[in-house]
Order: sequence, then C-alpha cells, then structure tokens
Amino acid sequence: MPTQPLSQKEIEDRLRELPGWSLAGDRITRTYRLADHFAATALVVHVASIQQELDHHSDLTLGYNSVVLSVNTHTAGGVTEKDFALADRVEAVASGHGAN
Ligand SMILES: C[C@H](O)[C@H](O)[C@H]1CNC2=NC(N)=NC(=O)C2=N1
Repeated sequence: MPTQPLSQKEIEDRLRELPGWSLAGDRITRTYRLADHFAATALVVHVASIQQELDHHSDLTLGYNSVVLSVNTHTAGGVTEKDFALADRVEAVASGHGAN
C-alpha cells in the first residue's frame, strides 16, 4: 500500500516534536549550523548513508558551515511518515557532529 501524505494538522503536530524543523511549501526542512566546512561535509556524508539505508532521500545543500535538508515523498506528492522517519534519524546523529 502506498504511503499516504499527512494532513496539514498531522504535519504540524509532528513538527512540534522536532524543534528546528518547519514546513516550507510541501516539504519539511531544517538548517544545521556546524563548526566549519569539514564538519558540515561529514554530516552530509552521514545523512547520505542513512538515506541509502532508508531508501529515502532528501535534497541536501552543503554550505561553508551549514547543511540544509529539505524533504518530501515524491511518490506520494507530499509529506509522509517516511519524511519524519528520516528527520528523526538525522536528529539522532546531528548533535554528534556538533550541529545545532
Ligand atoms: C524506488 C525507490 O524506492 C523510490 O524511488 C524512492 C527513493 N527515494 C525517495 N526519496 C524521496 N524523498 N521520495 C521518494 O518518493 C523516494 N522514492
């Protein structure tokens, strides 16, 4: 059964449990700040490995000392539980990279 898009209320309820994350159009997004470019690059590589494991992929933008993650579920045409599962996994590792 295909993953269903969450309603606006369901998304807002889930976002309350994810400080730093917000809804931008039909995607959820968060910007992480890191110590420097190397630390930001290491976080991108770590997120990429999580995404391969989950078979779910965000758009990742690497800056000098920042990483912007933006995701929805293309196949569902909106935000689904898969996006929040990815967000939860990234949150669990981000602090280990010194991200905030
Ligand atoms: C076949 C494969 O499972 C799909 O193409 C996956 C891969 N990663 C994906 N990532 C995201 N963000 N949305 C998808 O719909 C999606 N689909």
